[in-house]
Amino acid sequence: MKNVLITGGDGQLGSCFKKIAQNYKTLDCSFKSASTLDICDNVALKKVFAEENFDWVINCAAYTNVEKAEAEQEKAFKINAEAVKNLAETCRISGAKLIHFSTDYVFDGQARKPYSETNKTNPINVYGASKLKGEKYIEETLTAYFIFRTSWLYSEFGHNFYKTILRKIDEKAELNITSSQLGTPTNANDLADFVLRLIASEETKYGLYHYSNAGQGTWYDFAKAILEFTGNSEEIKLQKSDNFKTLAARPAYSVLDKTRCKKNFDITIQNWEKSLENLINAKAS
Ligand SMILES: NC(=O)C1=CN([C@@H]2O[C@H](COP(=O)(O)OP(=O)(O)OC[C@H]3O[C@@H](n4cnc5c(N)ncnc54)[C@H](OP(=O)(O)O)[C@@H]3O)[C@@H](O)[C@H]2O)C=CC1
Ligand SMILES: Cc1cn([C@H]2C[C@H](O)[C@@H](COP(=O)(O)OP(=O)(O)O[C@H]3O[C@@H](C)C(=O)[C@@H](O)[C@H]3O)O2)c(=O)[nH]c1=O
Repeated sequence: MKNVLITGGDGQLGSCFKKIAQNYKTLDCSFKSASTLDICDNVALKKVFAEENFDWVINCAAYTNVEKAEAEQEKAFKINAEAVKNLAETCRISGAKLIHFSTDYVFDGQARKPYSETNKTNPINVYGASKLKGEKYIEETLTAYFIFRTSWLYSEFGHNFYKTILRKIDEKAELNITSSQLGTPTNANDLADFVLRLIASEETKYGLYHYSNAGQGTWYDFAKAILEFTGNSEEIKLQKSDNFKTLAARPAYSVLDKTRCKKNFDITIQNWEKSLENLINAKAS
């Protein structure tokens, strides 16, 4: 049995881990929410590690509001960088291996081919900058870690673009969706399953990796696919909007190159549209 601590357990990705961990009988997962373990509270962190020996820590705790981060820079860096540094340090002292998630928003979006792990980072918003700093702290502190940069996570849990569109469909609202960002929607359930499989197989090819679903699309394409797979294309009006106003700048291009992940872990990655269709069909059945 391996002991696994999962922080941010009530968030979107944490909830996917909670659902999928039931399929992994060799993993004993202990879920902590923001209220049961604040990762900024070093005393609380030390207490949890003193009570139990963890083989792995999966950090799903994060500040993820891209818009609000522009005004709450200090808070974003506290959670996404300084707390991550302390968490990494606590892992180092206790001998636990750390799994952490970062984002496609560490890039500036000027590329025109998928970003690999060795491409230059240059975040253009506060959230991306805070996540990049968190990555750096882990790399400086630990050798036994995995950082997975992922993109455009969605699922049946928490707040995400997919659920926003479902809500707007319910309200029969007109959709005006930007087509000025190209990236890859990623089913958070696929990511959680991939990570638990790695842990269960005692994977040791540590380091920084890119993981998203396969293929690419714009947010407009994502919304269009949601309408199609839920059977709402006729009823709901969808328009491309190239000047959707946001507070935070977002990379115009942020497709991730998954070659390193596929080679090192011998996995096939599902196409984003297929994975979306599966999620919608599973919900309907
Ligand atoms: N969502 C996305 O599209 C993407 C996410 N990522 C990364 O994936 C990871 C998971 O994201 P996701 O699940 O979608 O995000 P969520 O915002 O859904 O979940 C984050 C969780 O962390 C909790 N949290 C916030 N502050 C603290 C704290 N100080 N201590 C403990 N818990 C805290 C939040 O609680 P509360 O809600 O109460 O604040 C929330 O439950 C993050 O690292 C994120 O940066 C990467 C790329 C894309
Ligand atoms: C709701 C809505 C959004 N948009 C635009 C705004 C934005 O450019 C894009 C996506 O909007 P959202 O605010 O849902 O997504 P955003 O907060 O940009 O999502 C990001 O979250 C962080 C946590 C990540 O790490 C990223 O990978 C990415 O998933 O769609 C529209 O054009 N129309 C709409 O009705």
